[in-house]
Amino acid sequence: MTENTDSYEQNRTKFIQNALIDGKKQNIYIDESGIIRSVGTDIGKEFRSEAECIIDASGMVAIPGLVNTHTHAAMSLLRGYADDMHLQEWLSEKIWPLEAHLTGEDVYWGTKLASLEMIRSGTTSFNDMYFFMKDAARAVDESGIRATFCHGFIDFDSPEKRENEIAATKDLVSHIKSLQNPRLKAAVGPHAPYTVSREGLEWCAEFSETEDIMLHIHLSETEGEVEGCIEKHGMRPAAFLDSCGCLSEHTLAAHCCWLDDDECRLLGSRNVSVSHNPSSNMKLAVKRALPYQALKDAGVNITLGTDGCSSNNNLDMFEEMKFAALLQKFFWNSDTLLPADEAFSMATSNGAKALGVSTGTIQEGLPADIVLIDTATPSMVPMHNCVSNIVYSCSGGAVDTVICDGRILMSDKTIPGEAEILGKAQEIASQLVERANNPQ
Ligand SMILES: C[C@H]1O[C@@H](n2cnc3c(N)ncnc32)[C@H](O)[C@@H]1O
Ligand SMILES: [Zn+2]
Repeated sequence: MTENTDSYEQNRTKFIQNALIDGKKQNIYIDESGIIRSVGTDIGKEFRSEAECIIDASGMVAIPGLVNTHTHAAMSLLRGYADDMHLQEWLSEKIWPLEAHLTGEDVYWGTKLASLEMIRSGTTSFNDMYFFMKDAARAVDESGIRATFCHGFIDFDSPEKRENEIAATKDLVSHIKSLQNPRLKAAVGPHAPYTVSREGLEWCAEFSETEDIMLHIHLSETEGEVEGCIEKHGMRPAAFLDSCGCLSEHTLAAHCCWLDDDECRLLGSRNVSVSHNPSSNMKLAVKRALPYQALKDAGVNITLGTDGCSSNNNLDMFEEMKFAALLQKFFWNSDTLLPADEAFSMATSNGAKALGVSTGTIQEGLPADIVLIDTATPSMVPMHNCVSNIVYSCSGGAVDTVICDGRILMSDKTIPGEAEILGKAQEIASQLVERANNPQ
């Protein structure tokens, strides 16, 4: 319950009282610049009387905002458009032909819808790869959450396409940097080793290095991709990427289902972060799960992502934590693999580290990205183990309040402007499919 109705604004000091953190009732004081100034059981009167807004979190658990490290946000418009297909046919026969008709306005509204869904389910940061990304950035800025944007770089060995992709990437990166908004970051996004030429990959690696930005790529999602890479380049995909300079501490590799042990060690030695996308991998039946134990043994930072809405089909990171823990146990036939606390770290601190954002924990001096989960809901009762309930039993629907960068984005499960976004996204999605079916 929030006492002050004007609390959606930033620049108002906030006092969150009686939130459950690590099993104890604690208070959090957020200053006017959105930074957590104090957190603990004993902070009280002086901060409470100073605060312009009091948030009563009695009966709520406070967790850091969740971090989705791999998605294509505007694909929310394609939710349910093409299901139950083989991956390559799904991409080349349904998704890419529809995407050829996308406009900046589509991406804007698709990203508004995705941001809304992420806020509702407790995500405050995401890593996005798509097209018309200036429009995506505008949508995210308005939504109040954080994101890293890259243009999906696809040149298919064509020098002309490569020049276009280089120009689009440079344009996006300079645009995002010029906004100087700490919530919005730029990245370079070579789509995958099978859609980008060696020259394109080398350019992306160098650009990520000189601009000091993340390199976001799909890696070894399918077995066919690995075979194709060996045939074309005489190397497995990770070795090929390494030979192009694409593996470094800037790199975030999504999927990584078909890595062998040597590739896991290579990623570890290059300080690469990976994004596990269990829902998408199961839905598209990629036939192998991310080699979690081998990556962990190699010291790789393992994070969690939903992938796009047309292979998931939602953006709920609570579901994703559960699927990660279940898929690993099932596929590798190990009931102790990926316990709940590790799934929770993947979705919070590990994700924040990969995206280079200083959130992911509720800690003094860090930006306030805080999610309050209502415990007065059946799936949170009883509370033998809070992290277990968060990972295995509740879902994004239990989220009551979301704060990002010190600003309240959802309170009492209410997000201002939600109805307009839902209506407009439905309209825009229908028009997109109509255009694709009846090209001029
Ligand atoms: C950025 C590009 O990535 C595509 N895309 C979306 N999901 C996947 C996936 N699971 N594997 C490969 N590419 C994907 C988008 O459809 C877009 O074309
Ligand atoms: Zn993807």
